[in-house]
Amino acid sequence: MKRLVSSALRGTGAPCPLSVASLPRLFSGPSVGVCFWPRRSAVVNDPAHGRHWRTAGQLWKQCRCAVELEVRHFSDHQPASGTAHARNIGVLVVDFDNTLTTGDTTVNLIAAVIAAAGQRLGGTPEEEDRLVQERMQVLRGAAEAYQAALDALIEDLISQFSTAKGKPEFDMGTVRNMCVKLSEHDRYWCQRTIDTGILKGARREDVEEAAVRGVTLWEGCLDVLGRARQKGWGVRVLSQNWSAHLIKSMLGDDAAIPEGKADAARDAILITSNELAYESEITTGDVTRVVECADDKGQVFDNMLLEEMSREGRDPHSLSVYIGDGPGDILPLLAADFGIVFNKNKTMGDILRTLCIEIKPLTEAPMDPKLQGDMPVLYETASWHDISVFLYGPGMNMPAQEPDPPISVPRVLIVAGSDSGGGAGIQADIKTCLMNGAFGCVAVTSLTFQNTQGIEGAHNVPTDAIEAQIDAVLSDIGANAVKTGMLPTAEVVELVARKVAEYKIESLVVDPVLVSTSGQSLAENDVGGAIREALMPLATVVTPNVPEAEALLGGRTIRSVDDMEVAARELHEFGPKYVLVKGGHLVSNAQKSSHSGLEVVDVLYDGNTILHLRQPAIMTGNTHGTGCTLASAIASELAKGASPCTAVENAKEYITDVLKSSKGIRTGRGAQQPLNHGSAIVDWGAQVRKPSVQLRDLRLYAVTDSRMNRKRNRSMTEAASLAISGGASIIQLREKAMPTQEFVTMARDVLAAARPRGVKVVINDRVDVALAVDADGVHVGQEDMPAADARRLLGKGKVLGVSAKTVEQAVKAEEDGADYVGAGAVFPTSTKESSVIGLEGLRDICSAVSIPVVAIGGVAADNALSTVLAGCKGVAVVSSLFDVGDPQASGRAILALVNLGLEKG
Ligand SMILES: Cc1ncc(COP(=O)(O)OP(=O)(O)O)c(N)n1
Ligand SMILES: Cc1ncsc1CCOP(=O)(O)O
Repeated sequence: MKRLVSSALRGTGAPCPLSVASLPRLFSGPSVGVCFWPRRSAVVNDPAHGRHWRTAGQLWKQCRCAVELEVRHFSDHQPASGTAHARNIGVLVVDFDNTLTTGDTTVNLIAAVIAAAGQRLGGTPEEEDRLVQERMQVLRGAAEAYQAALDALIEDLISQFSTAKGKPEFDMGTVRNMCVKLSEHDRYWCQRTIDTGILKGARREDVEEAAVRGVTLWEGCLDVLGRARQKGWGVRVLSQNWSAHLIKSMLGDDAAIPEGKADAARDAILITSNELAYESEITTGDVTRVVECADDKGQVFDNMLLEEMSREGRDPHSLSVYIGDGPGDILPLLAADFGIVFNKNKTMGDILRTLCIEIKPLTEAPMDPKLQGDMPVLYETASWHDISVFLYGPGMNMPAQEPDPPISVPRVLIVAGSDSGGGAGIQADIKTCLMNGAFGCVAVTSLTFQNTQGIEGAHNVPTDAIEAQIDAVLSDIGANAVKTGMLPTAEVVELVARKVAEYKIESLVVDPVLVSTSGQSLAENDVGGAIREALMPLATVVTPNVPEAEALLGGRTIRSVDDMEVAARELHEFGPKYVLVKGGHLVSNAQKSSHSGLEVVDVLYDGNTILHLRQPAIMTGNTHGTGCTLASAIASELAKGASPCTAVENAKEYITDVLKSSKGIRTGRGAQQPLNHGSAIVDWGAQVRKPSVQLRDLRLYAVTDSRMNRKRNRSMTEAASLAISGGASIIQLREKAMPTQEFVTMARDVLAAARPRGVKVVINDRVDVALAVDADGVHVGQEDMPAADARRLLGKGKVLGVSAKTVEQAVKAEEDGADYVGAGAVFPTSTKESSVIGLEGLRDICSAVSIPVVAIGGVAADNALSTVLAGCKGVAVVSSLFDVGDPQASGRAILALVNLGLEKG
């Protein structure tokens, strides 16, 4: 990508012709006479009302009146409200990390690159492991050193500037000097990280995937940007992120990375950021630098303003708005007509105060920037809703006046046979689509008469009726992905291929159903050939099991993983993007008698790299429909926008969960017993476990400590919110000495803060408190309420966690109805007196139970990965979250490592 800006002058701190100082308020227009949006209190206390409000009812009426006045005021005088005074925004520029996203993507990005590099550069699984571990160690070291150096620099800058002689006042030179120092720091650390080589060895899609993992966009921000685009404003994202492609993946199709000049397009969100360098589609470890530091941001933003100034047809009264959150945004924040500081943190507050930059609530922003006076003012908010009101006026935000936006649904067209027994075929496909978040449409190819004992017969649907079904669906509803199953004749195969091409279907998953699980043929002899010739060239993923791969390759024998690899390579020659040869049949044929230690290996091949997807075999009789289920789960993921690799991984995770939780389900009398596709929501019996806690819930488990909160001057709700922002998805309130009433009140407060963010809250020891506040569950230790009693009191719908130090305790906990085990202390800890079970003890417990295990005791960023590699599904953390200065950063670092471990495991 071409570098947009030269930062030569900024780097020196020398006065620069395009600096913010020389570009003050480029877009300011004349005053229109209205100063401030009224504060509610100002209107309520207005003596002109001349009334003495005595009752709450009257006060309420007055508040309503104040709000109405405010709304009218907004509507009349908002810069962009469409009234006689309306103005346009020329450019709306937005920072990315922590401004559009709820967290920083850096750790995710690097962790994803490292994990991918492990697979691509590592060789054997051991080498891969070693490479990942080494690089994670480097990352940890670099992250800690970076943060420490930044904290020290900021502390130093603040004390230096605050002790400067004379009365403190705003001075642009001081701002520039500070930015020069911050820029030196950022440049140095950027280079240092690149020099470590940890950014080498990933593909573009690995990087893009980092975007979707763990980090989310703030609610409402895309809506604000979308509306700005509709108005024809220039919308730009200006970011120091290391991958513009990562940003683009998060913002979706409306975003574009400008290849040439930034003023090229006004109908897209243009992203100006850095990019990882690639060679033959693999990252080289270097970064193409565009916006590396605070000075670069200032320079690029100034250029954006100049480009806007020289744009033909622009409204000369249009305004510029910049939204950012950190010290790196100070120059553009000051250069814009309106600088909005989003979600201001303490450091940013300290810096702005030191620089004597006034900061006011966004609700107090005047409609005309000239009314801000001579001294710089920035506006702060922590809500994209407020920004929307600021830009578009409150009328635009009133839900009652907004039509419901259409909700786009990922759609999958399933072309397959019906299984009257409900376990496989179209019936399995539709259930799978639903459970994986997609909407399934169907074209039925055959009505099979089957049950758990086998197939009694089939009535094939005439080809023209299949065609009519496909046309009916694709001409109206459309499909993001098509999944094929039983295609009984070559004629039907060719029809489907024609339709896929005609409707330009983007993702096609071909499950080459030739024989049923019970061994009966489901297709005429020439169907294999037709699939090979007509359908495979169009396929995104083709998913043969071993007998199907043998049949597709003309009757060859596949006996080993090596044979599967050869088969995958040969099948790839027929044209699909990915071949997934499923190895389940090898395990069951070779080792039917053995019940432990077996591994199923599937082979995934994309034409370049062979991947082995390994997992322990699940010994179960309930396997009918697994092939259909896996393929339609892959199609659902592709329909949602996942890459093929991720789609396969997620689909395997789903089928694994389903296989585990379907053990023992019986419908008919035969051997072909079905799956419970909806095991996450439906529990069909004692022997079919429905985990009330999803695995995702346990990855970062925050256990609170009010002593630490007192030390850090945080309320329990504040501490819990910080932990949630750091990625905690479950919080345990652990209070050993708090009076019951206080505990109940505190628990209600935390629940009110956590529930809207999808975070579960469980109570340590106190079943009574949990019941009183309707918490999500309870955690009990070996000396607390016995687990079986706790389960009886709580009922089935609540989470029950039980502590265990030994395999026996863990197994008993599972029998007694625990949803998870908390095993520890795994490492020494000063938070609680506890014997240490070590990673060995943890590993033994993890292999002894089928419920998830979380590691507790001394867990921090430097050992979290090892606990997950020992088999646990998450880490429970006290001091690393609550006894640190920045719980968010600490939480995110730990979570990234847990995610990495879970991916590798
Ligand atoms: C997730 C988790 N695991 C273990 C414990 C320890 O609980 P317990 O044995 O009851 O000890 P105390 O917490 O009561 O000291 C836990 N709290 N959370
Ligand atoms: C509650 C508990 N149970 C076993 S160790 C422990 C304390 C864990 O605290 P930390 O995460 O600070 O080591």
